[in-house]
Amino acid sequence: MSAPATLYRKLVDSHTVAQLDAQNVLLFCDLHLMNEYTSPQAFAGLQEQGRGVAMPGQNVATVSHIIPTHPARYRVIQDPASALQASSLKRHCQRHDIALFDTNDALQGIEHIIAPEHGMVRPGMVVICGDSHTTTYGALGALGFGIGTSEVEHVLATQTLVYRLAQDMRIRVDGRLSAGTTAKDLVLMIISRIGAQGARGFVVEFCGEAIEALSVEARFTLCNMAVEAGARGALVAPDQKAIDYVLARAPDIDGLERERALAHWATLRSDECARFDAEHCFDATQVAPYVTWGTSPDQAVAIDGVVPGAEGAQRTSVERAQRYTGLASGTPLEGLPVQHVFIGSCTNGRIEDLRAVAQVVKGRHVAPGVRAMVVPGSGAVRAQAEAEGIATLLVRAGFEWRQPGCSMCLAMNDDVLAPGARCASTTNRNFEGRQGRGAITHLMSPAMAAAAALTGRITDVRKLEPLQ
Ligand SMILES: CC(C)[C@H](C(=O)O)[C@@H](O)C(=O)O
Ligand code: SF4
Repeated sequence: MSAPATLYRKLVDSHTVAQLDAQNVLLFCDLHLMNEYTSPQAFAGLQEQGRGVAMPGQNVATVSHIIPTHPARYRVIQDPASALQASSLKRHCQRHDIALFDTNDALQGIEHIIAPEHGMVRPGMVVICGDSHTTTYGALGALGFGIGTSEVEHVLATQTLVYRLAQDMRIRVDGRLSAGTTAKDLVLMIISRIGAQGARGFVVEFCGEAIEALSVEARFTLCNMAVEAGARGALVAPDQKAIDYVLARAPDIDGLERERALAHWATLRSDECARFDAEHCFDATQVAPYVTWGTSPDQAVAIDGVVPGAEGAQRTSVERAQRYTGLASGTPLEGLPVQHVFIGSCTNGRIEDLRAVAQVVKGRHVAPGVRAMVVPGSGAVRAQAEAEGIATLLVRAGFEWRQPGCSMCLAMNDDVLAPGARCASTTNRNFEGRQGRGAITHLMSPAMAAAAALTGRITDVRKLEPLQ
């Protein structure tokens, strides 16, 4: 019998083509996703060397980061440099026979939303992309991680990657999240406790009652943000929920193939006595809505908390963050005025997120002076929200209803905030200038962002006055 193994090691071992040395393996990648931002240079490198794409069918591309999100059906990329990125992605995909969700494709969207949505990501896979939030796919028991541009080139040419092994971390979350709290609050709390480098060098497996109780979409949010604690990957062992999610989107898995897949997926869990290099435990019943106050995702507190004091080892970074966000030690987060609200991104731009927003907004209106924008994660999410009446509800309430894309998550298109503007955002990074030079980002859940839009202040969604 082989030694007990973690799920992570099982995934690595089943994809190892060759052991290069004690630390590195040559890893086979089942699925390689690309965007217009990090792949054109890789294609150019390939072309220079006269190399082709080894397995075009295992590569998929989308235009996501620089795309305009104005409501107009037909989208034209005005910025010349961005237009060139999109057109060169298209040319390379055509040339190498790679599927592309192009600018005006009805199903275009953020890579981390569209790949699972179309059943491309399955338990047991290795999925890579020139984008750090590729950790998202761990929600389905697939090992996802971001790679650099030179690696993108290597993957295109060989469908393999030189991979440095990570260590194993387990994060167990007992109990259940209480009403008004979500996977976003949980992950913000975890990051605030273990730090932005707390999982550096590790692949994190999440387990426990709270994780089992999460929907698959909520697990995407959790695994998406694990990278903000420095994790090199995040995993949740695939259960019936994950399997049902995949089977509903992958009609090609049927008959004998289905039997085979189910048998394989049943093995995708850490063995009973598997050894983890580090472990953490949290209690979901203690999770409150969380909000960031600073310029790193770990600078977060519960909604009834205050901006912490600048002391000890963190002093310089706390002081710097306080200067940037204009918040002194002791300032309560609750009640802080915001001028902008952004709902979207690969963290919280899925249909369940928009349903949560609609539930809070129903019967209410965006506060005067607040600009609130909803950018669905994909064309499919947008269509679904329209079919469910969510779009109409939000527009009537005063929200802007946009076309899909990364948008104000990192402001690489023209959705950019003015200096000094304060934004309640459902995204994953609150770095300086992320949403516009001098703009201030407060990360939170979709329900909390909705509440901020309605009151014009950072608000505990659990305390919103009931409607008469
Ligand atoms: C542009 C891309 C390389 C980047 C990433 O790797 O994550 C972006 O998606 C982000 O969220 O900051
Ligand atoms: S939505 Fe934001 S975090 Fe996600 S891929 Fe786009 S820019 Fe990166």
